[in-house]
Amino acid sequence: MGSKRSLSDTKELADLAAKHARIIESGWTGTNERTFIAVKPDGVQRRLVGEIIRRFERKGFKLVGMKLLQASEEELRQHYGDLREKPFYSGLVKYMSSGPIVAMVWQGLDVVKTARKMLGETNPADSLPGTIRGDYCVEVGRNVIHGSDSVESAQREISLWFKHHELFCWEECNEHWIYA
Ligand SMILES: Nc1ncnc2c1ncn2[C@@H]1O[C@@H]2COP(=O)(O)O[C@H]2[C@H]1O
Repeated sequence: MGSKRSLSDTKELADLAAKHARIIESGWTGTNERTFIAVKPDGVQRRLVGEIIRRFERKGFKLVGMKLLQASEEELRQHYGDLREKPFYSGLVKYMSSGPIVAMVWQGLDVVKTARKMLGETNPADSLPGTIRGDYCVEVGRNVIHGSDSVESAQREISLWFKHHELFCWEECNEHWIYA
């Protein structure tokens, strides 16, 4: 009874599958570009999760994945592999594994570059007011949020922190008010 599908349901499912296949083939470019954002342990402790999500939602980006997790040192060594020679590396791994983080994937046109602007500079002292780091933190070693620095890093980081089935393709009802 409940399992019966009408012809239009079947067509809708086929259209959706074709759309997702096109998006995946396109390599997440254009309005489907994706970036990895993490609210760091200090951001979670300081109750900044809601404010950060609010900023990305209000901007017009789409949340396609999110989870609260406590990262292991091993996962963080993979994530920050290119910084392993830096003097702050072991402190960074300890800080990042010291409490829960909120890992997210946001989608939208030029989201990698725009998210970096919304975050501000790595060092909060160089971040303008109005940016997340400019408004909510003071020291580089406690800079509350991470965002991928390039499309390639975003792809690597998303696949490190998220499994396929944890990411969603969903249709926004107000998309035509965000994109012309
Ligand atoms: N000079 C520094 N001292 C301590 N931590 C740093 C320094 N420079 C960069 N970091 C950290 O290294 C991180 C690398 O990318 P993030 O955007 O996560 O934010 C950065 C900071 O948390």
